Amino acid sequence: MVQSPPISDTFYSLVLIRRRMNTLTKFQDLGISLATMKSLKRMGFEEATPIQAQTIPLSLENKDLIGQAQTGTGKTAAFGIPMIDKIDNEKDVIQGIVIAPTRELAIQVSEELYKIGYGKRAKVLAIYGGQDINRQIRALKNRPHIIVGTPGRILDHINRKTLRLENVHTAILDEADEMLNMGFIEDIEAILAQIPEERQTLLFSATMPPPIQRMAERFMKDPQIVRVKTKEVTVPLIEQYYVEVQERSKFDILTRLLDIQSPELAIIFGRTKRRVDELSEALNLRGYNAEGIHGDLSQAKRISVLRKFKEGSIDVLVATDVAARGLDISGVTHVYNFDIPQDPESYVHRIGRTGRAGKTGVAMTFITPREKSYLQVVERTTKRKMDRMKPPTLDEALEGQQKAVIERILQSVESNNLQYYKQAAEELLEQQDATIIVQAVLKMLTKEPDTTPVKLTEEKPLPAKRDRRPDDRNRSYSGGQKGRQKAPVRSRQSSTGKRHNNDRNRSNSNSYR
Ligand SMILES: Nc1ncnc2c1ncn2[C@@H]1O[C@H](COP(=O)(O)OP(=O)(O)OP(=O)(O)O)[C@@H](O)[C@H]1O
Ligand SMILES: [Mg+2]
Repeated sequence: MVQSPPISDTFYSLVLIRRRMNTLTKFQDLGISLATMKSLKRMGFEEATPIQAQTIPLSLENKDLIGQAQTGTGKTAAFGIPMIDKIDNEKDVIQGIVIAPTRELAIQVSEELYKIGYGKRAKVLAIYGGQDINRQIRALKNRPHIIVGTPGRILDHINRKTLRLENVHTAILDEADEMLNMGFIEDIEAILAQIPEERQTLLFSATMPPPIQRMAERFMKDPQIVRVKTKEVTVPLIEQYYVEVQERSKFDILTRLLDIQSPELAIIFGRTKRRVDELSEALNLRGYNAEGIHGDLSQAKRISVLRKFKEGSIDVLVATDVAARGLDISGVTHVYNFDIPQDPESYVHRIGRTGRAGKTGVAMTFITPREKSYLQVVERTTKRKMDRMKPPTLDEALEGQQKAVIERILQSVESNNLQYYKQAAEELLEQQDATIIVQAVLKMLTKEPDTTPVKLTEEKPLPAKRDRRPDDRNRSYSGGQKGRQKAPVRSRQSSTGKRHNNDRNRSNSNSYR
């Protein structure tokens, strides 16, 4: 290879931008059928994202593929479009299967595939644990073309002989590394053994730690590796900060940050299920509208929590890594890593819940003094430094809340439909000085920092990280330490508190100004 002369970073980014602009790819240039084009148009997809542009033509040629691209860049459609396009809808047999690590992801992927398959009238069915199996058996009798499922439930159906995969030509492993982490490798092997060998196998993720390569060797034929070359593993539109905190002050700092940053929708990651339960309960106690999601909740509960979050009737979702993998919820503005994740891949996936499909986002990571080595590991992986943010003070939190209230008042002034309140306002102004009245209104509307005591069991810091170098110099990031810590099993659902009225539930209402 010819050694190219060193070029400056700015020049390099310019080249990248130009290249990206030149490669804006229209879907019709990728060899997709008119029927599928119709669906894409209906979905509002105009141009293919880079991972779609690069993998769809290969996939249409039936090549086995490993696709890696940043979070939120459209990997689902990258595998979904060609799979759907190859469906023969005259044949009422299962022709494509997607295996995903969690129920929520299976549902989400099946919904996206359903939309892509609209033009072709492809029938898509999600099958996952926790849902009544008889209902699924009846749905399977309806002869879907594509199945999206979690490994355990797919195997269950295979063993019951309610699912036959002998006509499948495309098998997709979404979030394969997570399925490895969760110990699904044997299940996946057993499922793939039921699918004809001439099949096409595709594997997609935002991160590709080394064990994935081994998995690929085992299940795939001469796979083409498509990595969307970007300077960074994480999406540049996500601002990344870290805050140094003591374990015991984490919760107060979190609530201050929430008050200052007023996220529209936020996801807070905790390390264990117990942590998620305690955090969501504590947040509700302090007047935030939060709910938790993790693997011990019933499937119906998990789906209802996610639905509420998507609709905005709760604005803080507290989650474990697994529960949030791959989830595509538009409008998540902030991600808080209450506990730093154990491996750098998790960090990438966690913060990737924001900054999706070209939007911006903010990621905040709490680091306790003994976990500082993890910060470096993450930064080395993402090839990006996080900015340090000082823990905000109570006064700053109050100021943040006041600003938010002033913003709301100004919006209300602009909305210009205040006629009904005019007389009362004039009467009030006769009785009192205008400044005092505004002060009172501000005080009533401002959610003053709440110090209601809460109970949070302290997490032990992660074991000091050995300074591991990437074992493969060509890799764009280092392999993470695998094997997730098993969380203590406890299933307690958090209460569904609405955001409390500002003046109630406050223990220190007189301690300011
Ligand atoms: N070509 C496109 N044009 C516009 N929007 C798109 C396009 N492709 C995908 N999207 C939208 O972008 C969002 C993110 O897509 P998707 O969930 O597939 O990301 P992902 O790469 O799988 O992310 P993750 O690594 O987190 O799983 C979705 O809402 C999807 O509908
Ligand atoms: Mg995905």
